[in-house]
Amino acid sequence: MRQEGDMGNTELDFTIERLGECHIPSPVKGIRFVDDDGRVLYHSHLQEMKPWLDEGIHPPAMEAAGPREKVFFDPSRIACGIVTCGGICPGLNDVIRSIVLSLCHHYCVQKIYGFRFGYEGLVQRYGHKPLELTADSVAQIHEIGGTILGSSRGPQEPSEMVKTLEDLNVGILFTIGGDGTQRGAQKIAEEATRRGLEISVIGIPKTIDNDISYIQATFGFETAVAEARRATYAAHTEADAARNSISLVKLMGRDSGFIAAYSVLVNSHVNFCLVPEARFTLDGLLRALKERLERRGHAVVVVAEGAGQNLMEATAERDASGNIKYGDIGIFLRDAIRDYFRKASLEINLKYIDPSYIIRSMPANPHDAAFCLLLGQSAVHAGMSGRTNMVVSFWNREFTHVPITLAVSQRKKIDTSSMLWNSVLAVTGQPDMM
Ligand SMILES: Nc1ncnc2c1ncn2[C@@H]1O[C@H](COP(=O)(O)OP(=O)(O)OP(=O)(O)O)[C@@H](O)[C@H]1O
Ligand SMILES: O=P(O)(O)OC[C@H]1O[C@](O)(CO)[C@@H](O)[C@@H]1O
Ligand SMILES: [Mg+2]
Repeated sequence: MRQEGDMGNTELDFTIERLGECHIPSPVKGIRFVDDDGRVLYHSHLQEMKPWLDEGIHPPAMEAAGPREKVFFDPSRIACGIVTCGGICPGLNDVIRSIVLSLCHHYCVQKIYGFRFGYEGLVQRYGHKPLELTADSVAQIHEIGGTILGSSRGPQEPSEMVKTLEDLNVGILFTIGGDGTQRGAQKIAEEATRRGLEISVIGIPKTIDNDISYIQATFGFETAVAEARRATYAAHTEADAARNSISLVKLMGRDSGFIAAYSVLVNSHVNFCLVPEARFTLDGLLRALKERLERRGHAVVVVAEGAGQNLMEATAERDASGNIKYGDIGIFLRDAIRDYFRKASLEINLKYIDPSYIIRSMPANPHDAAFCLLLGQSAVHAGMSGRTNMVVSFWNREFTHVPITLAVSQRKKIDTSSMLWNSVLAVTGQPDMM
């Protein structure tokens, strides 16, 4: 059985780059250290591992995260830096807080810089002075949404960023962000290596869309689904209260419809789930909606922002980071549904709900908060042990290390032949709308 996010690769190289040997005894106390040989299996089913087992070789496995007995950096001699880039996401402040607390309490690092407004904060000519983060200054930040550091999109020169790190004696840079951020992190790591600098770059994958490969779930995703549930609940309540009513909810998900799909599984209120991974025609959707109204009198539609892009005229617009700006499928469908029923002389009650930024700006829920704390600590242990050019991941119920190259190699998407998508179809009862 294939897992969600399993790209079916057979040659997975999870080797993690290291700055050098670790000779310094770790100051972390009262903990069981993780062995450098510790591995977490990539596959979870025996059948998937068979080709390797038959050959008598180890099946693909990720390096286990956690504190090492010997570390690479002398914590008293380095500063550390944290940067957040891209769109905001529940839990960013929790991760910042966890990194700072772990650096302070586990390792007694004295200087921690919080770079302002994404990668701009690493380029001196912008004049964004870094914040000096302490255990006290981050004590309560997990209670608020967004990022206390600020974020941005847009390219910056790796050489300028590395110069700032060098000037500030930063030994470890923590990059909290999505695929773009981690591609940027990779360039920073490569530039540091090119200059012969001992700078470790550790990414903490942030994507509310849950679309990064080799990480089972990203932080903030669970909060997003919990918040999306409020919207689908409202949509259903509204739809149920009037005759011939349709509620349409637009959720985030630029290229991957995980938030939309999971919001369907949370309750059985949704009758149509439209995601980028499953194509549909406008005609097919409208006819199915009409049929549903005739049969049940109301319908709830959830659409991920990247769905149905082929139905609209493509815009050539891109954001500062070069991401294509998609057409607004929510507004497009709202108008198309209204027109269709008007032309058919059928009176409908249409409610449109777009909670996207409300969801994204929420603080993390308790599960995400704990997840962020553990991710942050794993990132710190990885950095102190001199690993670099990697992201921390959660895989097969364990925290792991993944090379950035793999994490950004392809976007994780819903596999429409998977049990997840099959369950969505079963819950909604939606017909094939092609
Ligand atoms: N290929 C790349 N090389 C170097 N830097 C990049 C690259 N792609 C993106 N970046 C930089 O990383 C930062 C964040 O990128 P982007 O705006 O795409 O967000 P992201 O990290 O993908 O998060 P999200 O898309 O989930 O909001 C930006 O400053 C952007 O310029
Ligand atoms: O409006 P912004 O800030 O560009 O961000 C929107 C994008 O960010 C994301 O939430 C990813 O972070 C996408 O789902 C969405 O397309
Ligand atoms: Mg991105």
